[in-house]
Amino acid sequence: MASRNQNKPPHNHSNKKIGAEEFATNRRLSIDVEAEKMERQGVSGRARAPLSTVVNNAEGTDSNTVEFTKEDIEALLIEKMKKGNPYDNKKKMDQMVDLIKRLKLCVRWCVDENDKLHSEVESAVKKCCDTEMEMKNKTEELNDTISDMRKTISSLEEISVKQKLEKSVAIDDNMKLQQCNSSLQSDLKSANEAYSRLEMEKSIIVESLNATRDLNKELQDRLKSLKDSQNEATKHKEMLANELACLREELKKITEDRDRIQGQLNAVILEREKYIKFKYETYSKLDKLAVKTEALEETCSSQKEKITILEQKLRSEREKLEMADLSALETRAMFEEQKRIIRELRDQLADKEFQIVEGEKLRKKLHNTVLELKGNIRVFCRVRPLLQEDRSEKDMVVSYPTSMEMLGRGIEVVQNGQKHLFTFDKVFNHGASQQEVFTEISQLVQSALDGYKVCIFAYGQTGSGKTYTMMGRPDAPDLKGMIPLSLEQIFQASQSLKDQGWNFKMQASVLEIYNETIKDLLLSNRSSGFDQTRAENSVHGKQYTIRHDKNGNTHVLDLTIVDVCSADEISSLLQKAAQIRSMGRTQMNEQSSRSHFVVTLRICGINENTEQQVQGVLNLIDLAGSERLSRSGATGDRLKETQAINQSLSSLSNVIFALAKKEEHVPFRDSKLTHLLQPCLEGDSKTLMFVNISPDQSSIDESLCSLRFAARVNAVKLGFHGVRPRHLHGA
Ligand SMILES: Nc1ncnc2c1ncn2[C@@H]1O[C@H](COP(=O)(O)OP(=O)(O)OP(=O)(O)O)[C@@H](O)[C@H]1O
Repeated sequence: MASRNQNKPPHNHSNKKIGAEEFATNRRLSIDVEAEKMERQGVSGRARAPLSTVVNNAEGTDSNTVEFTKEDIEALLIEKMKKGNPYDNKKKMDQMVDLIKRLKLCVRWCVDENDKLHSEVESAVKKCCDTEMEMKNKTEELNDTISDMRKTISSLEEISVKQKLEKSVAIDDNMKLQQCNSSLQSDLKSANEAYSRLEMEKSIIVESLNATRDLNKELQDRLKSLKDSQNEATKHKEMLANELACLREELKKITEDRDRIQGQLNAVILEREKYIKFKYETYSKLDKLAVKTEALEETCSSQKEKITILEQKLRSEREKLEMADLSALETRAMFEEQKRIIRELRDQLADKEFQIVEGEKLRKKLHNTVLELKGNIRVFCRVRPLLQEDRSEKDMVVSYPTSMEMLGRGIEVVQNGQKHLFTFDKVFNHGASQQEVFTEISQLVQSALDGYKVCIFAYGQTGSGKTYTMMGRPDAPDLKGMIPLSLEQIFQASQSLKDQGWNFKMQASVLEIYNETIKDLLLSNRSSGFDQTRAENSVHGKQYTIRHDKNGNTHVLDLTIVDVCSADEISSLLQKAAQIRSMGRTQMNEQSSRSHFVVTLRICGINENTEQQVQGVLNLIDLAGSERLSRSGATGDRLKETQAINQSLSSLSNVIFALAKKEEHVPFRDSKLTHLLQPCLEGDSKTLMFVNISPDQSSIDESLCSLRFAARVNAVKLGFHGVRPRHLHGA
């Protein structure tokens, strides 16, 4: 509507400028019309004088008072000269002058009237323009107001719609707003009507404008008040919502409190019931207690006396405590003194430890000297006791001289009534225990830890006790032989040397030489098991090559070498190896060993403190039994075995005697055994040979053979030329 009104072309009346002449004509006409009206009504507005009179009077009076009508002017213009004497010029002249005067007057009046009309017209035009401008301004103002109102209404409509959707509480207000909106629209309509009426009539427009303004103002006020009331309502609603939330919270708390109180009340009721029950019980107890109380009161009085005594004691104890505090101070002083002494002792201990290290070095040196003095090949003879099957033999053919020089070193064998006396580094009679034997070799074993090559082997006839001496009885742990005992000692000693900064790495290998063939007895540690080991060794007939490097270390190529960290580890390895070892049955010994059994332990030691390094080797060998072919009764494979064994043993003796004679060529390579033991038999080593003897009559020939061989070996001094142990650094 607003836009339609705004676009509406301005009313013709408002913008139409009336011309001055048209206005004057209209004005005069309107005057004439009014005059005619008045004449018809018989009302004379102004006294009209005859024109002649008017003219006459006009000469001496104010011409402004003279008024002319249309008829007057027309009459004046058509007035003719009065007929009279044509020669009376004077009269004519007077008539003429009079006419001219009247004409002049008329003209003057007309001019004045014209001016008046002009000024009136101008002022009317000006007034009209002003009114028109004012109207225009007011109309624009009204248009703006209407458009504002319309905008306000549309925004109100939007707000109303929003509020309608969002706030159910404001629905009533929205309804009112909508009603208001519709009333506003009707008002607007009426305003529009008024506006159109204003266009029709200016006076009505002004009134309508005022009325519309008032209405507008009123509407704005109402709108404002509506907005305010709406805001207030919103605030009030929010306030109410907050209050509601608070009230809900309070209600929740109150409900919780009520529940809690209810719970407490229930608990109290239960408690009360219990209490009542308890009360009755207590009453009965109370009666009992009353009796007890009397007794206790009596006790109490006696206790009070005791307390008095105890208090006296406490006082005396306190005095003692004070004394003790004093003595504690003294003790502290003593403690400080003791600490100082401990520090001094620690320093001394460090000195002593240093001395121990030095002493250990000296011990090794002296120990080596002692062993060297004893000879680098030493021979111990061990006689086994008579066995069950030997009991038929009448007497033992072995005896031991008891003279001072021979005690523990001599052995006497009687053959055909003839006595044969032998002396060795040590002779163990048939009653000697494993431990006694080991005590004698333990120093030699220790040399391996000191960095020497040590070789201990048992030589003797089949069934003379070699395996017993070297391995012991597998079924009796307290009868361990030299091999397990030596290995245990090595591990124990290496552990105790840790305090001095030594760390040892041990590697073990176990092999057997059977029919001049090396067999790896730890192959099961690499392959899947025992059977496979035997199978691999025998079926494939694997050939192991023996090599000696320039440092005198022996390497059997491709032989299994196992890192060992404890005696338990190596004993389990030994058990496995012993099971795999080739066993043969001969007439001489049911469990005869038909192979040389070689256990090698490589020892590598490093001292963190002194940076010393040692590399020792311990070879422990259970040789196959020597036997005469005629006595063994072996045939076929067994005969071949016996020949091979005897061959290797005789090679061993040949090597030892060649070394003794310092021959240029030493036949180490004649057998696998001598080839393997080459570094241990040459200068840089310590060798111990057990010669095992059977004490029975039937073995006398073999025993004598063994003893003779051992005696010759004992006479040999291998490489005793001050050979030093293999200390890689230091020492
Ligand atoms: N010092 C000893 N004390 C008790 N019994 C012993 C002693 N020495 C050997 N024996 C017993 O004598 C028997 C034969 O010993 P052993 O098997 O050690 O002989 P061997 O020399 O190793 O024989 P082979 O060369 O045929 O293997 C075994 O029953 C063993 O227990």
